[in-house]
Amino acid sequence: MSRSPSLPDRPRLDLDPDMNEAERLEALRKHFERIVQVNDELDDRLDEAQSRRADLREEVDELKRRNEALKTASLYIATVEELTEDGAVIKQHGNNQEVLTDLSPQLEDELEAGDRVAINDSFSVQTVLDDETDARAQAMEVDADPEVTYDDIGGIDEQVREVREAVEDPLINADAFREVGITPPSGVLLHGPPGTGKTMLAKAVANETDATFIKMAGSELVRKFIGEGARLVRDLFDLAGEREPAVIFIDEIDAVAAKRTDSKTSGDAEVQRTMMQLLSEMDGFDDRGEVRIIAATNRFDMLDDAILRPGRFDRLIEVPKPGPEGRERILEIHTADMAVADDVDFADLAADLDDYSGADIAALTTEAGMFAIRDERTTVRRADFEDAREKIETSNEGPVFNDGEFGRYQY
Ligand SMILES: Nc1ncnc2c1ncn2[C@@H]1O[C@H](COP(=O)(O)OP(=O)(O)OP(=O)(O)O)[C@@H](O)[C@H]1O
Repeated sequence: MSRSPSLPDRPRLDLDPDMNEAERLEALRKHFERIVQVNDELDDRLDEAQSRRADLREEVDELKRRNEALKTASLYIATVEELTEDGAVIKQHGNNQEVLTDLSPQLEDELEAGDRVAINDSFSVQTVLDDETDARAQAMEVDADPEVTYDDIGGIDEQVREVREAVEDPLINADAFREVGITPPSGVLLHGPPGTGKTMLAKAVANETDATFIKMAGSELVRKFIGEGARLVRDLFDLAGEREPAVIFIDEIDAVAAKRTDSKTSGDAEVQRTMMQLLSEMDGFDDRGEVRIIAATNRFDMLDDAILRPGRFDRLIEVPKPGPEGRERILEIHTADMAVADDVDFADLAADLDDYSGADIAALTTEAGMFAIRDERTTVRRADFEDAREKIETSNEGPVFNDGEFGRYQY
């Protein structure tokens, strides 16, 4: 960047005591002219600096945008095969494509053959990944002791009963099932709109059976771990085996088990491989001991039939939005620790919450509490719930999820 020329000097006024009036006046006039001139010059410089500053600010914004785009763009995973004079030979996971890529001097020092790296669309190495166990930890949420209980779940008693029968009984009474000679359902698929308590149900079963809860999100598998999906599915089942009794919860299973499409893009092939791995793990499941699998989806209509065959997810449980009584129960659950004024009638309130899911009701109670706090009260009144309702219903998120970003659900 070129340095700006130095600023003009401050004009000096030289008045000689021997000067007569006219000369003094002339000197003052000249001095005044010079000051105006310097002032104009400074004005110009200021304009110049301001315009330069605006340019720089634009440049910074642009760089920030590019940085964000880089950070959020999907990266592919590859292994460094060999380091040569001309760069690194890397092999992309998933399609085993080998490429030679240039390295920055810093990466050159850092990389070793065998390292796992994240590469972008142009095969340029972006980061060196930690070793595999970390990828495993990132992809899965493992909770040895989840806290949710059946009592925390409202409005879906029938679904709780079905899940207990299909998942809890076989875990607790594994011997009885063996003796009678029946095979419990392999996998349970919970389907229904978002925020109805599917994840809670899976956590509650794990809690109630003292099982480790291991969650993997289907969408993350295909979005964040491109090239790793199949291996992570294998890891998921291995980990569950090590930690049994365990409940595996695969959220958003539609992301890896959607109906086959005709397109042959590598992304689809990768998703297919992940699903095949899942199917094969489920097929070999009989020997796995005390591990049960629960999957969840909001997009039941999109699922590939292969996943629903006997021996796979063969117990389907629909988890709908709660009816008025269910909503009343969920309101009670979520206000259990709140000081609620006598003018709040939950049955009345619930009757007005048509189409609210459990998650919407949880949000409503929090919002009502916030209104009380804003008003410097510790007791939540009916008016707070009404204000909360109005706020939620006028915000974009609204309680109506059925027209979400993927179009209409079938529920
Ligand atoms: N039936 C319910 N009873 C009580 N609280 C509920 C219920 N359903 C949802 N909630 C509240 O909403 C939150 C989110 O619910 P959860 O994650 O179980 O929904 P989900 O059906 O798994 O949603 P998604 O399909 O979006 O993953 C819960 O932590 C809880 O606070």
